[in-house]
Amino acid sequence: MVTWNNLDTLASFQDLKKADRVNLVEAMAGENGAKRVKNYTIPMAEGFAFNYAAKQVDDNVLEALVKLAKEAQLSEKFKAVYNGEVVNTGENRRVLHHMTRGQLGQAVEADGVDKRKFYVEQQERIADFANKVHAGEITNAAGEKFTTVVQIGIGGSDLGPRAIYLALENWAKKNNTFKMEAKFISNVDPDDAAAVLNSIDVAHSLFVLVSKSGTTLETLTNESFVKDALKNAGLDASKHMIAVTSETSPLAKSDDYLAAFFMDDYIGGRYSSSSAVGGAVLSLAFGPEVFAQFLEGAHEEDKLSMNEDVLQNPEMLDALIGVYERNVLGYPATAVLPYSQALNRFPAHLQQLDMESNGKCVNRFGERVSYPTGPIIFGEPGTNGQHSFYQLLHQGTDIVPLQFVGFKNSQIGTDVVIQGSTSQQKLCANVAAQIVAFACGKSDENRNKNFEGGRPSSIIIGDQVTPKTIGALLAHFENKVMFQGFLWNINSFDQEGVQLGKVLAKRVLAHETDGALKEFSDLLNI
Ligand SMILES: O=P(O)(O)OC[C@H]1O[C@](O)(CO)[C@@H](O)[C@@H]1O
Repeated sequence: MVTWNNLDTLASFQDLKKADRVNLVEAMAGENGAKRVKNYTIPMAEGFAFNYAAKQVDDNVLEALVKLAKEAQLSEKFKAVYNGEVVNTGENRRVLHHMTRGQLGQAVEADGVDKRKFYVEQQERIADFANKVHAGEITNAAGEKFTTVVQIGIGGSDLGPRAIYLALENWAKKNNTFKMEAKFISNVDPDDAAAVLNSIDVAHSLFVLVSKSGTTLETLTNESFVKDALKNAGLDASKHMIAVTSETSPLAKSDDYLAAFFMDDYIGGRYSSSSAVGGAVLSLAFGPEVFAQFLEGAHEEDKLSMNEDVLQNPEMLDALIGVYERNVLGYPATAVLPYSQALNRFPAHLQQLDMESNGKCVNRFGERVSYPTGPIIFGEPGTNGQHSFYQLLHQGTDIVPLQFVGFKNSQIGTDVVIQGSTSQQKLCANVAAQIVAFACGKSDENRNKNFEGGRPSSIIIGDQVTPKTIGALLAHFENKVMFQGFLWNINSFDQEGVQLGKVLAKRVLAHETDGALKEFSDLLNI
């Protein structure tokens, strides 16, 4: 049995607060710093390593974090998740996204079906459909092959699949598994749909309407936008559109689609990349085998999250250090900084994953918590970020913990040697330099040129962005966020905070406004 307690009621948390603070500038200097880099590292799946040498921890703090993990029952709570207990108490739902990529615990039967079987069945149906599209067995009305796939969806029905598509596009081209170009329409801004429609050949495009609820205003509006465009081009929309939704949604039984693939209520939107939500577009774009490799990578990382040895569990330790930074050291934000152009949109996905999951001020029982929860998440790929917001990170008044991700090899392989080094070497040199610059700083008599240092970071280092590694990386962050939610005793799997704005927007559109809402509606000419 697990017990859900607030972080500040745990004795081990009070002990953690008493642990001596680590002076990172001193800890990372000289031979001691070198030793930390060698020792403070945990192997991850698919050749990754999580290195936390430049975090503000030492053996003493780590010991306190291990005790906190035990008292907060992090392993037991993860077990409750993958064994199908109703841990999303706000919505009275199980949380089964791990099961879309493998079986970690016991079989879970819900709604009269074995859930693992259900997810695999959907994957097989998608694989079959994608193979038929690629083989020209499913075509447009003129019998011609579809060349482009366009996903229509928003939030979790957009960000994860889009980030993964972009991460693998060049890899797939290089490895001859690129089947169809993918585009994405998400924003209700008409310029989003119009620009995508202007950039494609609609007659050879297959649209994937993705909405778990089947009720999201932006997605349904964009569906109509696209259907209009298809009609105007003299095409039958139902021959160009498939749906990915939950079996209980209004879209599930519609005849408007060529095919429908399902997830269910136990897969949260932001955790849905490994379900049919990511499966459809990624299998169409790169082939089902590539999607299967992505799932394999995610499953391998999930298995590591089960490790009860905290110091060998990368997700658990990452989560614990993050809570230490937030609740003991008082840092307000975390920057995610992938040194890889392929991970261009990964920070945007992590923003939803983390902030929609852990941006809560009440605990699992609806009581106000008296400690900070989820940090502000932001990020950009390096080295672009260096020439943008790193000034504040190095010399600003706030300390922002950093989460670097780096790869030894590029994806495309085309490179150039300038002044004795390749571009890839320059990229990697920058990330190494940044870690040390942030941690150690540099004294200068000129205050303006002085770097105080003491700015903590971790780095996940891998070989290359591939389907397996992107799967492992995604699972790492999903599980980190989950463990942090356990520590804060909040429900990371609902998102009531997005409702109020939706309700008020509906009132504006129905002209049922008064006060400030009416004034703003008038100012915006609605
Ligand atoms: O897939 P749906 O139901 O259209 O929802 C889209 C997104 O809207 C939200 O419910 C709220 O923003 C997200 O959690 C979700 O990912």
